[in-house]
Amino acid sequence: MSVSLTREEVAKHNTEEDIWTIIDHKVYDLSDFIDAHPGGSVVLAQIAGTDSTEAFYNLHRHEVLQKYSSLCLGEVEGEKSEIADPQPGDLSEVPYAEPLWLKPESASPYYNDSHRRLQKAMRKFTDEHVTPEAREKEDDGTFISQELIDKMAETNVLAMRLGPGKHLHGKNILGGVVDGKEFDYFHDMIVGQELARPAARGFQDGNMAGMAISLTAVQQWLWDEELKQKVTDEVLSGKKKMCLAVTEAFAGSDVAGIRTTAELTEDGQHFLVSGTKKWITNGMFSDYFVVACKTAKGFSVLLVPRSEAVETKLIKTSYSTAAGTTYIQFDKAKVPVKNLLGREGQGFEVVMSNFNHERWMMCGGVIRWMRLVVEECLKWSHQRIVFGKPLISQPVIRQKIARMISLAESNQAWLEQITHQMNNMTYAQQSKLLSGPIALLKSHATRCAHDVADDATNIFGGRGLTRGGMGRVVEMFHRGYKFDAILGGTEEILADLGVRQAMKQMPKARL
Ligand code: HEM
Repeated sequence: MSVSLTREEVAKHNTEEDIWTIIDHKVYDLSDFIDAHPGGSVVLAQIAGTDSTEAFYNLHRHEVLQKYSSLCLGEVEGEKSEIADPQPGDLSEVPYAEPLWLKPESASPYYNDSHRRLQKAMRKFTDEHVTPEAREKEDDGTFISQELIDKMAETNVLAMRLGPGKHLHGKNILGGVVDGKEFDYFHDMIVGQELARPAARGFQDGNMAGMAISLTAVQQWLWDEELKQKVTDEVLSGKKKMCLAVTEAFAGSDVAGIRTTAELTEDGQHFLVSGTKKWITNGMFSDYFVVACKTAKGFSVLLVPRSEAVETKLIKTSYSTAAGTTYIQFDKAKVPVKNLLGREGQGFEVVMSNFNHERWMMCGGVIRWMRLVVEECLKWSHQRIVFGKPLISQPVIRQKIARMISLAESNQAWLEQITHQMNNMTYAQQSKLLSGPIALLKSHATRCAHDVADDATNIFGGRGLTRGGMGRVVEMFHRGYKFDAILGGTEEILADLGVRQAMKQMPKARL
């Protein structure tokens, strides 16, 4: 931006037909924009020729200026812009907006340089490629584009979603920022937390969450190596999509109550799967379904390919249909016996051990959201003027923000502690020892999210109830955190699971 203009020159453009204004020491010509302005023409005519910085930031997010940068004529002579202008990949400078380990002055026992490199690359990738599509799809409710899936496949962002493992060995991850063999659960956490930042909760699940929670089960439990490799290659290359189909209209968290059946054919070569599934994330566009069902030997899990015997219908929930939440009917879907995950009758173990990574991932997401909301509240309460003063000058607002910060920080600390345990345990040890702590963390994190959403909405007032604009993130969080509280096991079920796991380990201790 080379043009330099004086405040006197700006002041001359002060009629309805000729509107210039100054925002953050930059000059904008709004003359041709006036009819397109969502806030109407009158308000713009009122500020023609003046500095409207305060009025602007009282009503708009900074990103509005980034989007309409073409309206900017130049800078005010001798003045410099003061408002932070974040670029793709940047860390936020707002206190508590980033986890402590990302602050240059803070030390952490958990993270090394490869974590830092991955965070940087993931932030840039997300800002540039995921966020724009996430916002668009969240609003129009359509599903993720093949173009974005391909980009995530090429860079191995898709593969990272499964967590550490052989599927990452030898892979070029985001241009080589981390060696697949070094990839651990902190890398995994970073990927998940960065992908939550676009603040589009429906799209966040629409962005291959189904794959992230089902291909993990295939990795661990599908015995047929050839089939496992084929499915893994198809899905991680983005050619095929998959989802986890456990819950039913008949049974939610009560997994044992499911009614979908799988009957062996007379020749013993196939199962015929019949029944329904409900609230299945990504089901609409999935080619494979990891299905919990009942066989003659009990609760079992099968990998069911899409066929004419599989019917999928979109369910509208309170977040965007971009998540592809689905009602599924299987009508004698024919599945080879080699598609069994684990042994027949071992389904409970398959589902329960697979839940650990899913729940832990959800904790990472919702905790990152809390932090985003803290950032929104800190920014808003500094820029919003009420009773002639910034909102932050009200002690009651500072009390709310103090609590929100504490909840975000304490949850992140617990998450990191559990993640460290995961790094030092086998899959089997995690299943045995961490299902309780992970369940308790998820239950606790979403209870805290409830408090954060509640306080943030009160801070934002009407804007906290309005989609888009200033309250965009807070409104979405208030509407969206419940998905974390329900999906993958409700708060109550998980709290109970956590205590029951502890009961199993109780010694014969007496007071
Ligand atoms: C570069 C200059 C401006 C641009 C590009 C712009 C753009 C927008 C946009 C996109 C919205 C929709 C809400 C949102 O997405 O945030 C909006 C709303 C609005 N704008 Fe502007 N605007 C500008 C300047 C101003 C100024 C200087 C004023 C008044 C002093 C103003 C008053 C309003 C009002 C009252 C609304 C409705 C806010 C609400 O519903 O809460 N705008 N503007």
